[in-house]
Formats: sequence, structure tokens, C-alpha cells
Amino acid sequence: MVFLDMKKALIFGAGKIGQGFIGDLLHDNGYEITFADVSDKVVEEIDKNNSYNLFLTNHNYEEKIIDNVSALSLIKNQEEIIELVTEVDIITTSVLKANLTGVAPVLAKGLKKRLEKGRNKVIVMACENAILATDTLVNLMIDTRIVTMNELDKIGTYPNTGVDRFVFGGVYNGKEGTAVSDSHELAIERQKLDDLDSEPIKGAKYVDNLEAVLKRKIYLVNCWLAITSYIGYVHGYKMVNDALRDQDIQTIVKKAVHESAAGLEKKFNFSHEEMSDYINEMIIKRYDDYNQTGIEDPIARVARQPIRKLSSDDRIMGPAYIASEYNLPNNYLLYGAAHAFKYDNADDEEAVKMQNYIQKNGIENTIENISGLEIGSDMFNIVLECYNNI
Ligand SMILES: NC(=O)C1=CN([C@@H]2O[C@H](COP(=O)(O)OP(=O)(O)OC[C@H]3O[C@@H](n4cnc5c(N)ncnc54)[C@H](O)[C@@H]3O)[C@@H](O)[C@H]2O)C=CC1
Ligand SMILES: O=P(O)(O)OC[C@H]1O[C@](O)(CO)[C@@H](O)[C@@H]1O
Repeated sequence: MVFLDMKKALIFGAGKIGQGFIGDLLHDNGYEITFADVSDKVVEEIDKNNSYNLFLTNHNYEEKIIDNVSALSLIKNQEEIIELVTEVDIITTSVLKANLTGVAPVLAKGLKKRLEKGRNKVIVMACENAILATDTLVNLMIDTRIVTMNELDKIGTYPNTGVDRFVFGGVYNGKEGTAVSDSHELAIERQKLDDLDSEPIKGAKYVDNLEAVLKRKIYLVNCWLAITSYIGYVHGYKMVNDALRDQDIQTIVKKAVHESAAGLEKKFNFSHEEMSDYINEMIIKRYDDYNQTGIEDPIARVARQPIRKLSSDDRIMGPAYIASEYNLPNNYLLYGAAHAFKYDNADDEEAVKMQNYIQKNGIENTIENISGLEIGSDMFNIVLECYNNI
């Protein structure tokens, strides 16, 4: 299908965020979108009607049609994807951080070809829950040796982003699909844009302090839900909703969030008021998002990949390290981490890997290895003691 005179976007990853947030936003901005995904099922589903529906959680699951879309398989249609990289106006990813290695070679080949064709610069952004994921993607492209940094600089701009929207999978109005909340924020690193005043995506927020904004989001919102999920899992809950309704769990989780906030205030000079407003808007009010009929968010989704989530810059240990840097308390964050080490979901590849590692090498080595805590250090001792008491 050809859509004349429309701006073009290529989105790697047609999952919940790809379709439910980035696809939605770019569609609202008048882009014709091509998704590139490794899943045949996902590609076929989009290509069936060249459109998909989103269900609006805050509007009684009213359906929003996202049209002018198509999809390609990263496995079967690589040449077409490479060609598309030479043509589009914007390229994004929403594939999960670990899968950026799969995107890097194809994207690098496409950008190299675009440069050889003498095309204009393109904006490339990784939209993942990870710290400075676009920088990671750029480094992965350089590692392929297909392109150099110098060549990448000539053909593209690579802003980091912060991605915040609740996007759920499930059955809505009797149909399987993706449900999205109204509340959302796509933060884009302004300094990386060639024209600092340009706003290539309307409805996004252009920020000068992306690292601070991104860490505030991941170390508060994602921290809140991750710790809720790991403690909830140990308590036998299957759904995030249920763990969010458990007041005993939430008393602890809120203390962890406040530990995180205190460290962020110090590190990034957020005022206390600014931080409280953020917590009210992006956490407290969002308990209601989870309380709506029809929302069933599995703990397995929010707790997925515990090794990533326990790494030193991610949502639990990241803020714990910041708190310790300023001699602030971090006991509740470390209590959350201890519960994450207990996550033994047999359907989660990383959880299985982590539990096998614990069995083989002991919890002490596992804590050191995954979270970077030195054996015998104060933070290490707290995690270990909590773990042994669970
Ligand atoms: N779902 C949410 O509420 C939020 C998710 N995020 C972040 O957005 C990113 C995507 O998450 P979701 O959409 O929830 O995950 P998802 O699992 O729903 O979708 C990921 C998609 O990427 C595809 N994929 C995997 N490897 C690929 C590759 N090499 N090339 C192309 N496609 C590939 C998968 O087949 C899948 O369709 C993650 O980094 C996540 O942390 C950020 C904020 C909120
Ligand atoms: O996508 P991740 O990083 O695995 O985190 C799990 C999910 O839980 C959330 O924190 C809340 O839905 C999302 O931002 C995120 O997709």
C-alpha cells in the first residue's frame, strides 16, 4: 500500500509500546508507519488490515484506529527494511534493551546505505525502559564494524528518550488487543537534535536534562511497580493490581519510592515540591489506572527479566546506589531487591538463569555478580539479610 506525501516512520518492535505509544503518537503526527518485528504473528496481524485498534482505558475502552501502517519481518524482509532506513524521516525502537543487538546490524547497514545515497539526516531514537538506550544502540552499531561513529554522525541524530505510558495487553470489548492509558510522556534529549527548536514529534517533551528526567521516571515509576511485583510475587499474587491493593505491601513500596526520590533530589537538584508533584501525578493518581474494570496486568510482565532489573543502573539498585552516594537511607529499596532475587518464575528465562546461578554459586556471589555489590559491604549485608529472612 502506498501513502503519498506522508512523512514516514520505521518502528522496530510492534509490541505494546511500539503500537500502543510510539505508533499512536507518530500516527497522530501524520506519519505513515512501517513496523519491523521478529514475530511473524505480529507482522501478519498488522498487515491484514494495514491498521490496528487501541482500546482507551480512560474512555470505557473506546477504540482508536491507527491506520496507514504496515509491517515487515526482521527475519524475512531484511533487504526491504534496510532500503526503508534510507527513506524514512524517523526511526525508533521498542524491542526491550537486550534485543537492541538484533536491531543494530540491520540499522547500521541501512544507515550506511543512506549515507552512500547522499540522503539527509534521520532521527534515530531507542524508546526503551533503560538508561540512555539510544547511546547503547549507537555503540552496538559501531561494534558491528558496519559503520563508524563519524559516518553515523553524518547521517543521523541520536537523542536518548524517556518513555512513560501504561500499555496493557488483554481482551477488551471481546477482542484481544492493546489498551492504553491517557497519561503519557515521551521525553526527548533536545541537545542531540540538529535544530534545537525543531519538534519532530508534537506531543513529546523536549528536555535539556534527559538523564535526570529519565532516571526520575525509571527510579520512581518503574521502581514502584517492580518492587510491588517482586514482593507481590513472594506473597503469591499473580496480578500487579492485587499487589497494588495490598496495603502492607504498598506501605513498604511507598517508603522505597521516597528513598529513591530523596536521592534523586540531591543528585539532580529537583526541588522537594517538584518531586512531590511528580510522585502525585505519575504514581499516586495511577493507582486508579490499575483499579479500572478490565485491567489485568500480570506480575510476570512487570517483573520480567530480573537480571536486567537488578543491575546496578536499573530501577531498584540504581536509586539505592544514588541514596548511598549521599548517605541517605536505602533499606526499603534493598528489601525490594532481596525479593527480586527470590523471583523464580519458571517461564521467565532470566529468572531461571538467576535461580540456577544461585543454586550453583550461592546467593552471595549472585548478589555481587548481578548488582555489583561488594561482598561484605553494608548494602550487600542488608540485601543478604532480607533475602535470608524471606
Ligand atoms: N509496556 C509498557 O507499559 C512499557 C514498556 N516500555 C519499554 O518499551 C520497550 C518495549 O516494551 P513492550 O512494548 O512492553 O514489549 P513487548 O514485549 O510488548 O514488545 C516487544 C516487541 O519487540 C519485538 N522484538 C523483539 N526483538 C526484536 C528485534 N530484534 N527487532 C524487532 N522487533 C523485535 C517483539 O517481537 C515484540 O513484538 C521495552 O524496553 C520496555 O521496557 C516502556 C514504558 C512502558
Ligand atoms: O518493560 P520493562 O522494563 O520490563 O518493565 C515492565 C513494565 O512495567 C511498567 O513499569 C509498568 O507498566 C512498564 O513501564 C514496563 O513495561
